[in-house]
Amino acid sequence: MIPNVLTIAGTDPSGGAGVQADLKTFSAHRTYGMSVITALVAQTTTGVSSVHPVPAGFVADQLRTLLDDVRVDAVKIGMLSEAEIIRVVAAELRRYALPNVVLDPVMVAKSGDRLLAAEAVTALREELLPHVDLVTPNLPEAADLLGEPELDDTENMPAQAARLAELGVPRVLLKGGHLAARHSVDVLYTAGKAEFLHGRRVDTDNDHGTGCTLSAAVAALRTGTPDWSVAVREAKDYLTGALRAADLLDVGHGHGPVHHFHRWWDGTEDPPGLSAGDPARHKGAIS
Ligand SMILES: Nc1ncnc2c1ncn2[C@@H]1O[C@H](COP(=O)(O)OP(=O)(O)OP(=O)(O)O)[C@@H](O)[C@H]1O
Ligand SMILES: Cc1ncc(COP(=O)(O)O)c(N)n1
Repeated sequence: MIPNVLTIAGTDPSGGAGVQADLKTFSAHRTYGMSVITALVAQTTTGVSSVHPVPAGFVADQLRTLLDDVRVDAVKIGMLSEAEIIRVVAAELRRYALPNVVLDPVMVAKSGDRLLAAEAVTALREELLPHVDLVTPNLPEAADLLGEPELDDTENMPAQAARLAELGVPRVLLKGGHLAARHSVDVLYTAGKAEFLHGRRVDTDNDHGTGCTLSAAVAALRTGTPDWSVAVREAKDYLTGALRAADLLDVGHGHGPVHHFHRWWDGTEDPPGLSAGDPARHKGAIS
């Protein structure tokens, strides 16, 4: 049976982050993707111009309408925008006892624009975090959740991940993408044990939505394995591949998207009439 995976997140018209990135990622992993939208965001590769949060009652409506009908095998939660939306999502998660819930605690976009009201961080920490299976903060988000200074080295990441777990979440993937290092190092912390995940750093400006893509991939992959660590490692490999192929895309003038379908479009499963080496597949194919 094909797994059904749900994202609860905000939008990105440029398709690199948020709901759009999540749905591409679910499809790239052969799962059936579904979405509940929490905020409409006017943004592109160069930044966010405005945010239009969906009324919390309507987020609840979307969730109940969907969940009364469809079986959900895994959930990825991204941008929640406001405390009231956080409360509604936490309540529905519990009401429907949703399995395999991954929370990317989106707070600030790479462009520096806020995607979560500052006063909503407490609601995220106290009302949602204890009800998810895995949380995937970057270093600034981890610091905000704990109310401590942001780390600037990898050495202290395991201890910080352990402090996050003490907030009531069983697994923490602390992402080190914001460190200026040759390797991109993350830490997965589960049940008192921390493992470092090392990925080669990819030199590209197309890094919009890396966190969205990683958390969506973990949710999708988790439907195929009982082992969270396997799902996380495979998701990171997928993301590194998507970053490595990202420069094939020509989207916008700022931080462009990663290549969610790198394994398909560069592999053997080409659509009829297009060969793997045909540059028309990637740029100017229509003109
Ligand atoms: N240039 C890069 N090369 C390889 N891996 C990267 C690079 N940048 C980020 N990563 C990886 O991408 C994942 C997301 O990390 P990051 O710390 O950027 O999260 P994030 O800030 O939540 O992402 P975003 O907010 O852009 O969605 C992590 O696994 C990180 O190690
Ligand atoms: C709807 C939405 N969710 C998440 C992000 C974070 O991604 P990034 O930090 O790469 O801007 C975003 N920009 N938009």
